[in-house]
Amino acid sequence: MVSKKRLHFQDQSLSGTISVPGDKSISHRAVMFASLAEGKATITNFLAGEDCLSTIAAFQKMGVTIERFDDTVVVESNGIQSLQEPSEPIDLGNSGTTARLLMGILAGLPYHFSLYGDASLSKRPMDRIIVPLHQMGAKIDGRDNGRLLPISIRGGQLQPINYHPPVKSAQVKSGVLLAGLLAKGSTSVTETTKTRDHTENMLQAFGARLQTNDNQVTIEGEQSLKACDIEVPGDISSAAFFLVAAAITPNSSVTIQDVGLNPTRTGIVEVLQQMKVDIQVNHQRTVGGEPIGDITVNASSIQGTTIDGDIIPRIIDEIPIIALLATQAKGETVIKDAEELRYKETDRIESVVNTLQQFGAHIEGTHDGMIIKGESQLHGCDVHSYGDHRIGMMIAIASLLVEDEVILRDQDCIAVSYPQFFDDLQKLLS
Ligand SMILES: O=C(O)C1=C[C@@H](OP(=O)(O)O)[C@@H](O)[C@H](O)C1
Ligand SMILES: C=C(OP(=O)(O)O)C(=O)O
Repeated sequence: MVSKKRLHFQDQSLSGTISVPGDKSISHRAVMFASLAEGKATITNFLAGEDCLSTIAAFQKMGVTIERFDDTVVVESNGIQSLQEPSEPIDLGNSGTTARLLMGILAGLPYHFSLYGDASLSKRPMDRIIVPLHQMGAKIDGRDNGRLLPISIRGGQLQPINYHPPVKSAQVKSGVLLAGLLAKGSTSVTETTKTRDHTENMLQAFGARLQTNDNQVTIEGEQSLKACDIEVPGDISSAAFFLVAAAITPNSSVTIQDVGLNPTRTGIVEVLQQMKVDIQVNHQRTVGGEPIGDITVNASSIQGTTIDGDIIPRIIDEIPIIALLATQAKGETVIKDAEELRYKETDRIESVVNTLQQFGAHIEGTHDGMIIKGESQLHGCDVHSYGDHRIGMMIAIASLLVEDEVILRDQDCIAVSYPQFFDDLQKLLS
């Protein structure tokens, strides 16, 4: 049965300081790279969300010893060559990141793998990673002419490529670089717009030789990785929900501590500044090779804006909550160049627009984004997350602005990236 939550906040404001769970992108990569490395790696502040648990389960099926104690994960491996052929299909759950990065690794291993995911992941395009892997010589096939899960891989020796991805995707870049790590020779990926660079940073921490030059990354093949410990920073994509909540809820002031501030991820801070939100970033420092800091947002008078171009990959997961922010801004907000939203857990142009319209917002979808006219008084409604964690959390934050009750159906999916979301929201309510 689909879960259901009644949300009724009645003029409550938000105040206080919290830490959000570990970064999802970094948690996935830490488990993957530690599984490919020789030795024992301890990962702290790991995100125990369902997506990252799918990554752990995949490597356990290949014989890697992985133990988890709350948000600490210990991975022990004898390196890439010690991975074994799994005796069962690998379940990727809801996780696009697990799917695209793992395919890059499996394509270079001399075994057979079959991969499947949930209903949402089974609709998401996998050709974006299969096309370059085919060019490297991988044998991969799947449903719908090899475009969709379930997919089967007959891995083997790969040849290097120089790849120019047609989509702006860190998952594609990372999948090709990981295949490149197993190939003979050097592989490069050249992007038109730089996407999140956690793969490049963390592979170097695991001892890999890799060169980066503007938007091009080159990796040497047939390298071995050495285990290292990873401390995962707080996830700025999770923090974004509370940053926006504080900006739109009268009399609020919220600080999120120890948030990852990698420049390929901080587009949300720039958008909040552009929309005249009262925001400060303090106590900036570096932990485990990634910049972190504390972000404070106070309730603000918000201005509409235009969001387009190179910033889009740096805010791609934050666009649902930015759309809600725009409903409370003076004037119009236009979001463009974001067609990639159509290929997420849901078509996030459609799901954001439909949901916010049910709250009474003035929002319309376009082929590559949305147009939002503020400032709207939102009202109660009975809405569905569509099984998309970011839509579920956007609905919960929108409910803070509603006098009457909101019914959120299928809120369980929030555990994909933020299992303790409602506990943290409760801590901030006064
Ligand atoms: O590499 C990653 O960890 C991710 C990249 C992004 O996806 P795309 O590469 O499809 O843009 C993002 O939406 C996803 O949540 C995580
Ligand atoms: C798109 C997302 O994740 P993934 O692609 O890993 O499913 C997300 O977390 O918003």
